[in-house]
Amino acid sequence: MSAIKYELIKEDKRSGARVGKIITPHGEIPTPIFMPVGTRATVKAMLPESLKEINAKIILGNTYHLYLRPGDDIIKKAGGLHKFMNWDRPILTDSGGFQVFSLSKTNDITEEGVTFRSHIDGSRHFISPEKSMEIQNNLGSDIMMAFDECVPYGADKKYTKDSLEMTTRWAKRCKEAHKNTEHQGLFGIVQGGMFKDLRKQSAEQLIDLDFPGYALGGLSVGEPMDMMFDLLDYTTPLLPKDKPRYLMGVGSPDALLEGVKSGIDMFDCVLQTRMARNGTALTSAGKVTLKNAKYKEDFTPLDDKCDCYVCRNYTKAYLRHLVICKEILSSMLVSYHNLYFTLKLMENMRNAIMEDRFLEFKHEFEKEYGII
Ligand SMILES: Nc1nc2cc3nc(NCCc4ccc(C(=O)O)cc4)[nH]c3cc2c(=O)[nH]1
Ligand SMILES: [Zn+2]
Repeated sequence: MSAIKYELIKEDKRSGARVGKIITPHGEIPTPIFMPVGTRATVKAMLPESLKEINAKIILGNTYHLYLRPGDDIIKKAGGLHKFMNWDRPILTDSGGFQVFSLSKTNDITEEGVTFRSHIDGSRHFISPEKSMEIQNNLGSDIMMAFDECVPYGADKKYTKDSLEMTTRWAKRCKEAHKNTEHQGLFGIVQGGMFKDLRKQSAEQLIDLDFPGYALGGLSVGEPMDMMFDLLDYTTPLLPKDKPRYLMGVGSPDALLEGVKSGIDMFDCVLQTRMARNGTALTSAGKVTLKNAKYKEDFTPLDDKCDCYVCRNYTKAYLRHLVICKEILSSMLVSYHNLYFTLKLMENMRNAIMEDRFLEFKHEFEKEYGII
């Protein structure tokens, strides 16, 4: 019996968009949903209470980072990641594959697993599918991700095919090594690079292994946006309708709208909080770069269409002042708004789908945001 269940509630008649709900041991998640990223057991500059205030339903943690620091053994001793970080709602943990390739200095990939040097102190480590499962079991996340190879953008077809076939073999090993199946669900990750026939092969092989949910990996890795959207449109409908679909590492408002239109249910991205720390806000009228001198005496809210705590209590002039002075509060307030804005966009998309006006909502948002 799986720890994760998905209920399809409503499908849009004119696109792949859909509303559903994911039931997990730590609570229910309305979909489509955006997951704030809490890489090292914290969503940067956000209190758990603030995350609840903005209605965050599920957050991400990272196997690679938590294995290196503080160590999954310590988090297990603390009673698991929920207890350690004081977050009692669902947590999804990425499996470490992507981070090993994108963060560590050197890595050697074999059928057995990946040997790499820590980006922190250069120490040597080895992660296999089994090791990734052990770490995620120790963390106690509600949704675990299979250990995969995220193929770099531009990899040739032979490499991509060999890699996706290894990722399938690794997924099988993950499923066999996964303990605690009644409390933690395990999602497979579709690879196949920029090749539609390989995406189909990867999806079919993983569907045969029967996971409670599926992610699209190997995207948002530097490919042109329209290439990602084209691959999304092709691959998403290949996945089972009765299981959640998760697009990893995505994304910006325009990508979220396209992903939902293709039938994606779950998203995560560090963009919202990373931009906030650089003083850039997402608003209904597009991006606002607060350092710009034009905001020096602008005593209007960040976004006059936003009803969040930040937009109700502070002005662009004040936020610009905090950013210029590199005050810690600037990261807190702009992160709060950027995450609220993104979670509100997902809620507005869910409502639009329920009322059969998703495509109209998408068009209106894109016009106001300046995408079209
Ligand atoms: N296990 C696994 N995890 C993944 C995580 C990903 N994350 C991305 N993209 C993130 C792109 C990204 C990176 C940084 C910023 C920023 O700093 O703003 C924004 C987006 N693509 C990804 C692909 C995979 C994948 O195949 N397998
Ligand atoms: Zn706001």
